[in-house]
Amino acid sequence: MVIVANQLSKEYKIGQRKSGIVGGLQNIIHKEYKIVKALENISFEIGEGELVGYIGPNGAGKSTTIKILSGILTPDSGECKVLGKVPYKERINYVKDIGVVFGQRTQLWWDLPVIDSFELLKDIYKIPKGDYIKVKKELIEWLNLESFINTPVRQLSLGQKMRCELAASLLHSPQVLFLDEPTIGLDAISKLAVREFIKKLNKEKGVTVILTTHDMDDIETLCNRVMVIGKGQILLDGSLETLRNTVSKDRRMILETYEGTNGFSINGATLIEEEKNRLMIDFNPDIITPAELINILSTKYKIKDILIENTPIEEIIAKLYGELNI
Ligand SMILES: Nc1ncnc2c1ncn2[C@@H]1O[C@H](COP(=O)(O)OP(=O)(O)OP(=O)(O)O)[C@@H](O)[C@H]1O
Repeated sequence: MVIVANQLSKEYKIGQRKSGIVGGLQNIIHKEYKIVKALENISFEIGEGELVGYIGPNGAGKSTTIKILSGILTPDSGECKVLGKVPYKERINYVKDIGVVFGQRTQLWWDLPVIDSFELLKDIYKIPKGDYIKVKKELIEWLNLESFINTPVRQLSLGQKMRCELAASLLHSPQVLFLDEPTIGLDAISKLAVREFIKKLNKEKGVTVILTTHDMDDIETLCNRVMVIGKGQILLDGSLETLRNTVSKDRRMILETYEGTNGFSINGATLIEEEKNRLMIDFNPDIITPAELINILSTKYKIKDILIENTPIEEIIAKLYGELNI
């Protein structure tokens, strides 16, 4: 196993401030604290070459996990090993093995041209010259950085900056990559470019990736495995299919008709939305097959078009968070 987390726990102690003059004095004399349990005994294992999505609502503990795995934070209890090393105990040695990207922070020098940041990282990571030239060329190509490689980072768009962040985190050819919300705030085209790159990196270089995100399209396009965290605990760990089936086996049919409709009652099928000539229907294939449903509907309506799809992943996740009460 490349990553092993065993019973990791982490609490934060937050100072509570009272307002007003009396409160201000009380703050000095007797400060009160609130304890936030960010992680409670979480355990998981990730094998070589896996691309795992790590999802959960705001404040669930995702970033705290990534910070522990990347050696930035030390857990209060439990242990983890990445590539056989304990991240927070062997930090200097360890950073050479991993790449980290935090979507809302930068590892690039803001005022310098991108290429200068790369050169500095080459020295920091002590990358041999030959390796650096080869890897840099490949990353510039894969991420299409050529046209702005000499531009200062502060002048880049969010999408261009994220592509540079990804390159910067991989110049030393790490075998494990931690991505904390790499598509946050990006436009649709940049998101696609970032996703394509992550996919290629994982497939062609075998890099093991953990990806936290709130964008379910990231998960759907990239991850075979998803871990769901809520209130500091891992609540589900499996394929996207398992996750779908946990919530509901329903599939969705969009039906367009030539003339108006007025509802229906069919066992195993539920009308979700009805507009003039368009019906959105969820159905359980264990109760009624798509062919049976189409058969019944075609006796009721003059059908123009039919589309059958999975329930959108956003809806599945929203339902899942609701059911898990997180
Ligand atoms: N430095 C800190 N000091 C105090 N509390 C913190 C700190 N960092 C995180 N927390 C708290 O710990 C809990 C878990 O936070 P964490 O950032 O790990 O969640 P997350 O799943 O990454 O959330 P998000 O999706 O909003 O980024 C939250 O309640 C958060 O407020």
